This record gives sequence, C-alpha cells and structure tokens, in this order.
Amino acid sequence: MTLSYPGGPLTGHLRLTGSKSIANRALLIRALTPGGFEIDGLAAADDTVRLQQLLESDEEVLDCGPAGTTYRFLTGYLCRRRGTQILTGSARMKERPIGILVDALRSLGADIEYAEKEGYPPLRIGYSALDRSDRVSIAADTSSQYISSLLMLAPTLPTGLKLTLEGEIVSLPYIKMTLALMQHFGVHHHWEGQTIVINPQYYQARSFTVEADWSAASYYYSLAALAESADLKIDGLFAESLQGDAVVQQLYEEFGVTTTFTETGVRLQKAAGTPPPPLFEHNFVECPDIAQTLMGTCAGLGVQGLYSGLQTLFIKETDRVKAMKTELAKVGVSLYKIPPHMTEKTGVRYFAQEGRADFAGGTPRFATYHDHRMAMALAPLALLHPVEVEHPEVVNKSYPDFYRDLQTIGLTTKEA
Ligand SMILES: O=C(O)C1=C[C@@H](OP(=O)(O)O)[C@@H](O)[C@H](O)C1
Ligand SMILES: C=C(OP(=O)(O)O)C(=O)O
Repeated sequence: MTLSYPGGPLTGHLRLTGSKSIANRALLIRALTPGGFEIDGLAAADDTVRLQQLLESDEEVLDCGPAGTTYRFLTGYLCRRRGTQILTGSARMKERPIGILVDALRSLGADIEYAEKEGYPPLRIGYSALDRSDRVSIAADTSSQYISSLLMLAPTLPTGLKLTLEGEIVSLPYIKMTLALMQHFGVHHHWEGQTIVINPQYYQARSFTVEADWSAASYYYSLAALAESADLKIDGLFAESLQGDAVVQQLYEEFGVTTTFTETGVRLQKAAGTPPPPLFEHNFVECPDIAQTLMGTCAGLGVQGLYSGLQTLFIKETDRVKAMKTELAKVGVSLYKIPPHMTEKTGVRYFAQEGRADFAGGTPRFATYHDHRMAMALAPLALLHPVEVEHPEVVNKSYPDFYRDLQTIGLTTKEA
C-alpha cells in the first residue's frame, strides 16, 4: 500500500480504537467472574477477538496466532480449566519465551508440558488445583505479561498468592494496569516490598467500558509532530488513564505537540514554525510499545535519538530494534547500539539514532515483519513523502481501522 499526503495543515476528527491491553484483561477477568458482565467498547483488534473466541472454545488445540498477551494470559487461565489443551501460536510465537511463566506455574503445582521446544510455545496444559504453594518468585526483567497472567488468576487460588518480583521490573505500568482492573472488579491487593499479596477473593461483576488506546494515539502524535501545523481531535482518550503509554502527551511536548482534554477526548495541536529539538532522549522500559513511534518521528524530523530501556523489544512481534534499523536505513537514518565500553559506568544499554529521512532514492518500500507497530510507526513519514508499506494488513493485530482513520485526517492510501 502506498501512503501519501497532499500537503497543508493536518486537521481532522476521529474516534480512536479501544485499548487491546485493557480489553484483554477485562475478557480474562470476566471469564473468572461468576455470572460474567458486559464490556463496552471492546477493541476490534484481532488479538482481542481471538482471546474472546479462545475463552469460549472447547477445542483441544487453541491457536493464539501472533497474540502475545492472549497467549500469556491463557497459559495461566488454562491451568485451572478442566481438560487438557494444547496452546499454540504463530511461528513467531514459538520463538517468544514462556519458560519463566511455566516455571512459576509449575511451582504452584501446574500440569504443563512443552509440546515442542523446552521454554517455548506450544504448551500442553492440563487441569490442576494450583494448591502446592501460596507463594512464588518470578523474574520481572523479561515480560510483565507473565506477572499479569499470575495476578489475574491469584484471587481464585485456594490460598491466594504472594508473588515476589525479582530483578529489574520491565513494563511496570502494565502490572499496575492489571492490579487497577482487578481492583475495579472488587479484588484487593497490597505490596510488601517487591511482593504483591492477593488473598483468595471473588471477582465482582461490574459494568465496564474500555478506554481508547494510547499506544494507537502515539501515531497521531507522530503525524502531528511531522506536520507543518496540526489540529486533530481524537475521541475516547481521557486524562485519567490506566495506560502507561499515555506518557506520549509529555514526550511530544518536546516536539511542539500540545494536548488539551475536551469533553470527548483530546485535541492535539502543533503551531506552524515550531522547531524540532536537536536531541530526543528517553528510557522506554515503562512504555516499550511506543519506542518505534518515536524512532519514526525522530527520523522524519532529523532529530538525534538516544534511547534506553529497549531490552524487551527483541522478543516482541519481531526483533523491533533490528527491524527499525533495517527499515530506517532505507531512508538514510542510522540506528545503532552505543558500544558498551562507552557507557559502562552508567550500567545502561543505549541506542543512538542519527540522520534525517532522505527520499532522494524515491518512494521507500518498508517491510513490516508481521509487526503491526512497524507499519504504524513508519506510516507518519508519508507526511513528508509517499511511502510504501508491505503487508499493510498487519495493523489488524491491534488497530484494524488504522488506514480508514488516516484517510479521515487527509492521508491517501493506494493499494499496491
Ligand atoms: O500486558 C500487556 O497488555 C502488554 C505488556 C507489554 O509487554 P511486556 O510486558 O512483554 O513488555 C506490551 O509490550 C504489550 O504490548 C502489552
Ligand atoms: C507487544 C505487543 O503485543 P503482544 O506482546 O501482546 O503480542 C504489542 O502490541 O506491541
């Protein structure tokens, strides 16, 4: 698909898709709630639709496709569902590690076997009471999804759970999101140092509306930053959010994009003539899903990037740093790891980005690596020059209406 923009101020009004992360938690909690409840604004995201279908399915093989959150949440959930199921996924899912969660569940008494390769999906999961212990320690430095999976299950266990998080905690806002949603459905917790304590409790049925997706909003911030001037209205986003990615509001202030909350959502504005910053520096450990967006923005504006907290990106839908490095190189922008000896004293791994997207070679053709965020993070460059996106349908994973919404604000899409 070729994306382009006729030029001029970027304006428009749209209603943003619901948060996949919140929708998936609401679905899982609903499955654990006696009597269930209604969920409003369920994301149309493929990953959410899939979780909903799999929770209702009594087939022996459950296929999560590329949906990581879906896979990790179901791994915990299925341990306490009657019968034995094979939980599988796409070729990429079979490369995304699951051993940390499996070990934690096994220490509680779970009946889980690796169906192919040790440490990776697919899994054969049988029923167990999960009553061997009331406590478990888990490495928190790889994926918060393992922790969320255990937390949501915790109040339904015979003796509850004391879950100790070991080492650096990545994606902490997603853990807090899980706990906040559990709280909404009547389940209490408390922290004792690095340990989250959850006693046996019942989830309470409550009405629930899914917030719009701040990760998806990041692409509009990027578009606004790349536009000469912008005035966009995006409905469904609110100041009080459970999502860590709401931090895009602050991050894009550096690029001259301001956020005003209205009764129905936000208004993003950028005044003509706002100069970009010379350098953008950020640690993405709490907001990994918007790292690619910022890389795209910096590339378009020729802003130097200094990034840390990218250590979880290599086990997501693709190795995201590697993929961005390859794609940005097509427009002359370099992304590279700062040699460890130069930053040894800080104990932090940094990546640097340099260069301004150069379209002298014509329309770049961006590959998307089965990763929705590759397509969506590179799409805003279309404000500067037409760009071609391979396999544009990858966006369906979290945001099926992405291109329709881009059209609403004046971008043009042409099928290849
Ligand atoms: O719990 C969630 O909804 C998510 C947690 C994050 O994953 P990690 O905890 O693996 O970083 C994030 O990248 C993913 O898109 C959604
Ligand atoms: C990492 C993501 O998803 P998941 O881990 O659920 O596949 C994402 O949506 O960026």
